[in-house]
Amino acid sequence: MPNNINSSNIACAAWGWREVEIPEYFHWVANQGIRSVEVNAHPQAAKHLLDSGNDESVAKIATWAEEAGVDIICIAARNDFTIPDEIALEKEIQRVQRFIDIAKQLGAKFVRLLSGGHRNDNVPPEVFTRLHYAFNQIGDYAEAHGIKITIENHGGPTATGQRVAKIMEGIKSPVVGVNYDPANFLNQGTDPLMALRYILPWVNYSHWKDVTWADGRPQFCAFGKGEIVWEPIITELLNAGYRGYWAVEYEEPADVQHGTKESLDYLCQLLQEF
Ligand SMILES: O=C1[C@@H](O)[C@H](O)[C@@H](O)[C@H](O)[C@H]1O
Repeated sequence: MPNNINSSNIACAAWGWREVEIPEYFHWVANQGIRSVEVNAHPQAAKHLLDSGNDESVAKIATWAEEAGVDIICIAARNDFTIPDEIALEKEIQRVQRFIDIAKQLGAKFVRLLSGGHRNDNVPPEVFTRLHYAFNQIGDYAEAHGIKITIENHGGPTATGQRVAKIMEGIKSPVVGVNYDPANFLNQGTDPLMALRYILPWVNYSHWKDVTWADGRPQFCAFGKGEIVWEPIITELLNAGYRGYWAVEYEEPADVQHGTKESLDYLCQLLQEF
C-alpha cells in the first residue's frame, strides 16, 4: 500500500480482547497476518496487565509475544489526571510511570493514556491546569525512557477537538501526542473530521472503530459497519503527513474475533485506495 501503510503499521487495539487470555489473543492476531498488538493495563482487564503488573507477569507477556510472532507496540493504560487532591494526583503520576517502565520492558513504543474525568458539560480551567501538570511530568519521564505517550480522545476534557488542542498546547514534551479515535468523538456528539482539524499537528497514533445508532443512542460497531464517512478523514490525516499506526478496535468481547476480522478487512481494503 502507498503512503507507507503496510502490514506492520496495521495494528490490533486491546480493549475488546480484555476477556481473552493473552496467548490466544496474540495467536489469533498473528493468524490474520497482523504483527502489531496492544496490551491492556487496566483494572477491568484482569487477563492482561493489572495496575500492579509485576516484572514476572510482564516477562511472561514478552515470551508469549515472541512465541506468537507479534510485536507489542502499545500499552493501553487507564489513568485519571483530573484528580483534585494533590497527593492522590502525584500517586497517579507514579502509577503511570510504571506503565512506561512496562512498555520499555516489552519493547513497546507507546503508552496510551486518557485524561480521566468524563463530565462533558463543563470542564473548569483548573482541570486543564492539572492535566498540563501531570502530562508534563509524564512527558519528561517518557522522553527520558524513549517511550511515546498518546492521549486518547474519550470524553470530558477530551470530548471535542478544541479541548484536546487546549490540553496539547500546554504540554512541552514532543513525545506526547494524541491517539485520534474518530468513533469516540462521534460517540460524544463531536464531528470527527472537524475535531481532527484542531488536533492534526499532534496525532501520533490512531484507533479505528465505527458508530451506529440503536434506540436513539450511539453505539460502537465494527469499522465500516457504522455511519462515519471515512474517506475525508483518512485523506486529511494522510495529507497532514500521518504515517503512524492504524489500530482497529472492536470493543465487544462477545464476538471480538468476528468484529475484529470485519474491521481489519474493511480498513485494509479502504487504505488500498489512498
Ligand atoms: O476507545 C476506548 C474506549 O471506548 C474504552 O472505554 C477504553 O477503556 C478503551 O481503552 C478505549 O480504547
